Amino acid sequence: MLTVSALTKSFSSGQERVAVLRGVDLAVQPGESVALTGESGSGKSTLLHLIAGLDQPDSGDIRFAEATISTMADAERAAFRRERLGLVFQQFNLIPSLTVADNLVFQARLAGRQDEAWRAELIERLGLGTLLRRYPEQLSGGQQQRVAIGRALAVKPLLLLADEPTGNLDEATADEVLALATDLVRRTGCGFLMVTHSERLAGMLDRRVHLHAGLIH
Ligand SMILES: Nc1ncnc2c1ncn2[C@@H]1O[C@H](COP(=O)(O)OP(=O)(O)OP(=O)(O)O)[C@@H](O)[C@H]1O
Repeated sequence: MLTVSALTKSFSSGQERVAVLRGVDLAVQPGESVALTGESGSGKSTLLHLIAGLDQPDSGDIRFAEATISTMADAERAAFRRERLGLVFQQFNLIPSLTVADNLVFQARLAGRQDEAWRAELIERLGLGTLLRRYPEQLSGGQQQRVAIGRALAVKPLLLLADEPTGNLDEATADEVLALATDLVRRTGCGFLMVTHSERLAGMLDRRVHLHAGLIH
C-alpha cells in the first residue's frame, strides 16, 4: 500500500551537505502496523515528513496504491495529505478554540470525507463520549491524544503516520492509547507507521524497522 524506494534526502549544514537518508526502502501493507526506530538524529522524523508530503525528497519514490506523492505538485500533495493520510504528533496539535466534537470533524469536513457512523464508532471506542463539549485545555494528555487519534482516523486514511505519539504520556497511558490505535488500525485496514524510541511500544506493533546510517535495516 505504501512503497518507499531508494529515497534520499540531505540537508545543508554550514558549507556541507549532510546525507540523512541514503536510499531508504520500506513497504507498509494495509492493516499492518510498523514501528520505526533508530538513534536520535538518524532521520526518523525526516522520513516521516517525506512520507506525509511535508517535505520533498532529493531522489527516490513514495508511492501509495493510488498515487505517487513524490512527483506531485505542492497543492496536489497537500490535498492528498488532507484527504488520505492521518497524522499524529507528540504535541497533540488540537485546535484550542474548538471543542472535542469540532476537533474530531474538522479535518474530515475539510477533506470532504465525513462519515457519521464511523465518527460515532470512533467516539465510542476511544471513550470520548463524555468529553465532546470540552476544549483541549480541559483534557488530560492521554485524553488529548485519544482525540488526536480520532481526528486522524475520522478521514479513514490510507495510512496513519505518528511521530512519538505517546512521548508526553506516562507508561500506562501510552500503552492504553497505543493499544486503542492499533486496534482501530486493524479495524479500518489502514497502514500504521509510528516513530518511537521505546522498545516496549515498538513491541506492541506487528513489525519493526530500524533506521541506521541513512538506511533501513
Ligand atoms: N530542515 C532541516 N534542516 C537542516 N537539517 C535538518 C533539517 N531537518 C532535519 N535535519 C537534520 O537531519 C538529521 C535527522 O533529523 P531527524 O529529526 O529526522 O532525526 P530523528 O531520527 O527523528 O531524531 P530524534 O529521534 O532525535 O527526533 C539531524 O541531523 C537533523 O539535524
